[in-house]
Amino acid sequence: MIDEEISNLTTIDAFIQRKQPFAVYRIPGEKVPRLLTQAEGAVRLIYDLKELNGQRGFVIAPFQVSESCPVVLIQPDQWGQPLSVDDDTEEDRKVALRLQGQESFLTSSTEEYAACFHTFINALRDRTFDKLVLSRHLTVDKVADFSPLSIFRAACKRYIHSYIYLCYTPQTGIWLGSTPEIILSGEEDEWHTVALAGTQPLQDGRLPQVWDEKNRKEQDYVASYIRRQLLSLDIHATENGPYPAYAGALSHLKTDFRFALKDNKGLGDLLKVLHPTPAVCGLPKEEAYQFILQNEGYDRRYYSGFIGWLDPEGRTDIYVNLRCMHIEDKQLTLYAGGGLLASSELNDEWLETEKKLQTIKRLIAVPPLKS
Ligand SMILES: C=C(O[C@@H]1C=C(C(=O)O)C=C[C@H]1O)C(=O)O
Repeated sequence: MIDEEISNLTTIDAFIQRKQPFAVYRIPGEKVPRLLTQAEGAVRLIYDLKELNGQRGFVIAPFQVSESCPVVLIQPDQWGQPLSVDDDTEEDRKVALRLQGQESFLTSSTEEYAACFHTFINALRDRTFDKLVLSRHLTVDKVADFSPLSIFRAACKRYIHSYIYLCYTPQTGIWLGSTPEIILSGEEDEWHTVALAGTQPLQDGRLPQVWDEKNRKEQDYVASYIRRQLLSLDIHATENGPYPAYAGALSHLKTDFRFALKDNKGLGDLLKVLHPTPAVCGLPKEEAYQFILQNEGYDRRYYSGFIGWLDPEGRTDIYVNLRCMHIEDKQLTLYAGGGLLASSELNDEWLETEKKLQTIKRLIAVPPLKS
């Protein structure tokens, strides 16, 4: 078993060294991750989400499509052996030991965040917007023998309710994430999307049952938006929620939307009307989108885009790319954001992004052993 898993580790590293696109992902509720790779030809680059209509592959879409951040579609020609995530391998233990005590987070600028917060909150208080999502990024030193697959395996074990992925293409670089938010999943005539927003920590490991007005309003904006966008495509969904749902050590309010589609060849059109939802952008949508691009002060790249397997003739499982990191040669970049309303407070919102960043931080920085 150990030999097999170490050879999987070697395979993943070899894909990256050979610049061979791959994705490994674990759907919530499933035990075994799936591995896919494209050995032949280049990945497909897409500049308009509509071009996803009729396509099949592993899609990695940015928050904003541009020349430097296209939508990338891996069209696999090989499917890997299932990767077990049950047991700690010798390799995992070695990696954990090497990471002990590594807590050198480089940038975590409260000042930059505070300046953006004030710009955003002014635009909310003068009612230009009902909701705006403000996010930030954090750069962390990478240890020389950091193993993305070990982090992936640790995420699978820890976050059973989330979608876990690790992927690489030459255009996107390496990304890894653990996200609770479906943007589109389903097959045949059963499709599903969610309105997920509002955040609280779990209480003694349990879902909080009391949610304040700000959290409920924040989530309701997302639910109303999704309802509207689906109706614009003449999609009449049945709804369930809002109810508290698990997301690692956090909980969010969630409403499920389930629906049938007249034609599954139009999944690109559907993704185009949904993305970006007010869970990651704001309202009114177009104005909020432009405001974020102009005022957030950094490029989100693939954070708060979407990611996953798209197949109009089989099963589709696509998630919003949250609680994620971009893995580069020397550094890791982590991302997190939160929805602001006119009533938001700077300190609460900062702490919320800290808690969301912990989802990935706790996988990469093992606390030092007590001596
Ligand atoms: C924007 C993020 O998360 C989103 C924002 C939430 C909120 O504002 O409460 C909750 C869940 C997600 O829809 C993130 O994790 O970075």
